[in-house]
Amino acid sequence: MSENTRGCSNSSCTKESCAGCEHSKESMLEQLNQYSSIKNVIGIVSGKGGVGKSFVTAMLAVLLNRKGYRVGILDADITGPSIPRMFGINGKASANEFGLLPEETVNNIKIMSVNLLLDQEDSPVVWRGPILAGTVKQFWTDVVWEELDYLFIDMPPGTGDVPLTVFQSIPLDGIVIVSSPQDLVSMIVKKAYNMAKLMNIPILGYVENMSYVKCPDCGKEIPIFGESKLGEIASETGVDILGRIPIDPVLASLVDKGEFERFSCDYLTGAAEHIEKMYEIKA
Ligand SMILES: Nc1ncnc2c1ncn2[C@@H]1O[C@H](COP(=O)(O)OP(=O)(O)OP(=O)(O)O)[C@@H](O)[C@H]1O
Repeated sequence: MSENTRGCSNSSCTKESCAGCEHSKESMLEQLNQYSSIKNVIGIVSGKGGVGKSFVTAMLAVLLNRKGYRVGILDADITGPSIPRMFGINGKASANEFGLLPEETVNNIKIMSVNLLLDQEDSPVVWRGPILAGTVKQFWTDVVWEELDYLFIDMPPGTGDVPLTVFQSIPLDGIVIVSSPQDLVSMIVKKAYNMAKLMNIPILGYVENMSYVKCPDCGKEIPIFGESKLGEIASETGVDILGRIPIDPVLASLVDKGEFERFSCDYLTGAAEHIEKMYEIKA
């Protein structure tokens, strides 16, 4: 296959596939909007949908915002966007001559999501893969984020075409992999791990969501999805576990009310500190 047909712009590249190729990583990166400057870009990834990726994205964004950093969330989960709802945002994004303007939460976290562009938030996004990926790219190239210390990207679930394009188009400083304790998910965690390795993207750590439920009467922790396998995967892959989150009805209700910023738990305090240290190293 010639370089041109597979879209690699590096003339010295002879590789058959763009996956994991350093040449392609450089050549396929999109330019950030010229009125934006972002110090750290962190992707929140899961091998499959429904494990709480958006939940973890929102929690980390709020924790870093509380530490005084300028934070944004790019909702790249185009077909299942839930970020605006969690923060009670249901207005429409506006635009000016410099690009699309993100909406802001009560505490000034900037948010861009396809739901801010749809006429109705319950309209389905029935788009083909390249359009989905193109929309995510536009959230990077056309949104006026201005100055951010952290941009968290709620990645599309899975390891298919859309997440692959996002990995190749946006210069991620690191990813956090979210999982839940089921066996099936553990196998899928490794898919996410292997994809990040293939793409040479640093893995900051794992977060396990829905780890247990706390009995409201006796406080006992009940592992309703079974015992976690994440410890084994963590030592096998040499990646840290950054935190574990139980199923918490208080958090679920804050999500439903669009008041997620008001949570007061400390399940991911250690994870936020880890990410903050990364920032100190880069600053
Ligand atoms: N630890 C938790 N406690 C209570 N509710 C939770 C928890 N984690 C997730 N939820 C709820 O479960 C639902 C699914 O979570 P979320 O949208 O974050 O999953 P997701 O992995 O982003 O899904 P998808 O990839 O399909 O978009 C949401 O309503 C969320 O509020």
